[in-house]
Amino acid sequence: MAEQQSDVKQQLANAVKARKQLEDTYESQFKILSQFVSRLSLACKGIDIDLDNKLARLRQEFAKGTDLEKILPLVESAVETLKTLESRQLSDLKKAQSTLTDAGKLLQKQRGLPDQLRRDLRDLLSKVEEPSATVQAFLPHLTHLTELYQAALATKQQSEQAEQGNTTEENKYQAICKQISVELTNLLSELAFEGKYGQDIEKIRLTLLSDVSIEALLESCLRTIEIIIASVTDERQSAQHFLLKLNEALTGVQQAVVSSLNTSNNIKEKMLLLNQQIEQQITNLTADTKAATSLEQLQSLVSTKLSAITCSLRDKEQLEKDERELMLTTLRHMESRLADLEQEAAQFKKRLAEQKFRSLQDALTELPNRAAFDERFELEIRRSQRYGKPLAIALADVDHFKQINDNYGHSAGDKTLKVIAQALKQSLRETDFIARYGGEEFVILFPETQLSELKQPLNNLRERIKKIPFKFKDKNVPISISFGATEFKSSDTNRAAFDRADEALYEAKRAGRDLVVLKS
Ligand SMILES: Nc1nc2c(ncn2[C@@H]2O[C@H](COP(=O)(O)OP(=O)(O)OP(=O)(O)O)[C@@H](O)[C@H]2O)c(=O)[nH]1
Repeated sequence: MAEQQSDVKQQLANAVKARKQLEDTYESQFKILSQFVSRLSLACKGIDIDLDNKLARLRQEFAKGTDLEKILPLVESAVETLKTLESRQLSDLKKAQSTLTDAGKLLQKQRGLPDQLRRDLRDLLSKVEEPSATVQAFLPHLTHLTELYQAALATKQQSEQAEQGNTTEENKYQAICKQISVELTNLLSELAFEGKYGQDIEKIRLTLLSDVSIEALLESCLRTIEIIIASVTDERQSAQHFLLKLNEALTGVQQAVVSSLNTSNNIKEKMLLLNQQIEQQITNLTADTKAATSLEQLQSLVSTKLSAITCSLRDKEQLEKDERELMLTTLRHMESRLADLEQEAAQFKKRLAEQKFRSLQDALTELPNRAAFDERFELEIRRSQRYGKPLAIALADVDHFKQINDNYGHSAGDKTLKVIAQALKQSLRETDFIARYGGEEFVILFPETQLSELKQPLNNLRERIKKIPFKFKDKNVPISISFGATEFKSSDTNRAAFDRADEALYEAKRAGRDLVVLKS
């Protein structure tokens, strides 16, 4: 019995031990499960708030070591939530796939993508179309697509910047064209040709007044060069013509002198012969009279000899007359040739003088032009420096002149310039100097004048222009003019003084136009 008892005891101890081992194993497995669930729940955290809460509760219960039976409902509830999440994820997956595909295809449609970018995009799209288990699987694709978008955007920006660069280039280009067109217009105003070239020049000038294309500008430049060359050739021909005439006249005179000399020598020889003949006749007469024996013989001898001598004397007289006439004809001929030549030379001189004058005169307004102004400005500066007298300079610019051209045509604009030029000129003193500087801009030099003395006269000029009753297309058009003026300083260069007057003019324009601004 005792043996039996000890056996049972042993079995019990074994059973307890086995149970203990079982419990330990269960406990450790529960611990592992609890840790796993806790880690898994933490890993899932953030996907869904409801799931997060449920998993948090599960973690707590596991941590507390709550019985599995109590935990099971919590697990089931979490499983439900997971199921909902799974179906949501599935739809998200499809959505992500289609969104990525759409975004990729949209990018494919963009023009101007680099070839490599296009190839990468194609690869990416084929990967996106492959079935995927999770939304996360699309993350690398999404990153890749974002990179491709960035690259495409950078390419686009670069091309836009290049385009902007092109526009600034274009603007610069247009500004240069405008400048060339203004310079060419100024040059044309100095080329005051009449006749055949006059019309051509006017045509070019009118072309330049509108917004010219580069082709038209080039054509105008070429045509101007052609006209200059043709007129230089004409001038050379006219100078050659004059020299040829001179040569011709001189040859004529020389020939006349030679022929008159020859004739005169001829006459002299004839005269010598005649003289000898007369002398001989007188000698013969003397000898014959001595030899005469009767009065009748003497009478008939003398009468025959005298008539021969008279005849010779008449011949001599005729010869002398001929000689005088010949001389006179030659002289007259020479005189007329020289008179022709003189006339030709006078015309040639006049043309040269005119050309010199024209090259300093603006054809439209007949005022001195820019070249004349430059010459005069130099001179007045030297004078003012030599005598220590002040010199003032003013720039005048017609306000909104472009509108006159645009609204009433260029010939109305031209007429306006002519009238304003005349009005300005008439209002100035003899000693003042006005020139058309170009376009609708005039420059005036006021010798022996201080800047402070200019305000009133310039305002008078301004008022006078404003009062001119311009009328275009039956409409009264008020026209005003702005002035900018300064005084030449000893430290100034010509350019500096001019630029200061220009700045003053700019200020007058900015301040509303129809104004006089003085800048010391
Ligand atoms: N009819 C005519 N127009 C000219 C002549 N020379 C220049 N122009 C024109 O004068 C105009 C000058 O215009 P802008 O420089 O814009 O100046 P604006 O319209 O007078 O304006 P503000 O000076 O700012 O008041 C341009 O349209 C030129 O084409 C010319 O000899 N005859």
